[in-house]
Amino acid sequence: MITIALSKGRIFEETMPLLQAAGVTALEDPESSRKLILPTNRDDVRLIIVRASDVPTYVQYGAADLGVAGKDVLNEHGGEGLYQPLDLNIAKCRMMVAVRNDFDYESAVKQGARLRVATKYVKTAREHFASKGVHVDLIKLYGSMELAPLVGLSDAIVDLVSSGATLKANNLKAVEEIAPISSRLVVNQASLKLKRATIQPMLDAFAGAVKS
Ligand SMILES: Nc1ncnc2c1ncn2[C@@H]1O[C@H](COP(=O)(O)OP(=O)(O)OP(=O)(O)O)[C@@H](O)[C@H]1O
Ligand SMILES: O=P(O)(O)OC[C@H]1O[C@H](OP(=O)(O)OP(=O)(O)O)[C@H](O)[C@@H]1O
Repeated sequence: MITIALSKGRIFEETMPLLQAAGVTALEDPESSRKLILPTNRDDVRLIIVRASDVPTYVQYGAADLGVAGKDVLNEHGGEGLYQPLDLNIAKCRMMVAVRNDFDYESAVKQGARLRVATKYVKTAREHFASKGVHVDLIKLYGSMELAPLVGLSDAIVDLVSSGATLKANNLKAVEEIAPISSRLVVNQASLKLKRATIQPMLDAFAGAVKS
């Protein structure tokens, strides 16, 4: 049995065409089903539905053989025990620093003042500001980061930006790009060795179906 960990929403939707290329079709839709283990058309393949940030953990411990996770999530996890053979080029966005429209980020950084930064991506933010030599106080949040500068919780946020609509709607502006983000296929290292005969053809089919 091959177990594939996916999160609901954009990752599930954008992974489906790639799975189809590997001959795997989900028999139920996670948006309408309450099941967390979804059967597929293949007796030897099942899907498990987990939080996006939990995908690397399931694969690391071998509870799933394969998974799809954003580079944002993989950087926070650290990637331990994971083989990352393929950038799937899906769920594309950018990790950015953003501030209120009326906040002068350049001068704040130049003055060397400590910057209060709210984010779900604490490790990414810490690494980014350390590499720039900017002192920061990091405030861990689990969502709705855009609110933090509006109510005085932080000076800046580190968050994902795609269309920019969420920043615009909240009178924020992006001031720095930290990294381009897309999702990767992750594979448990032991699974790859023990189940290579089944997994390798799936990896090849995924690779052939990835759009540049
Ligand atoms: N606006 C976006 N446009 C494109 N890709 C995005 C966007 N937001 C997030 N992503 C990517 O999609 C992945 C999954 O995002 P999703 O919104 O489904 O989960 P989440 O709510 O961030 O995670 P969790 O449920 O663990 O808190 C993210 O890890 C990121 O790589
Ligand atoms: O630049 P935009 O296109 O506005 O996208 C950016 C938003 O998308 C992500 O949130 P979330 O996963 O909640 O987005 P969703 O509402 O699309 O699910 C991210 O945390 C931003 O809030």
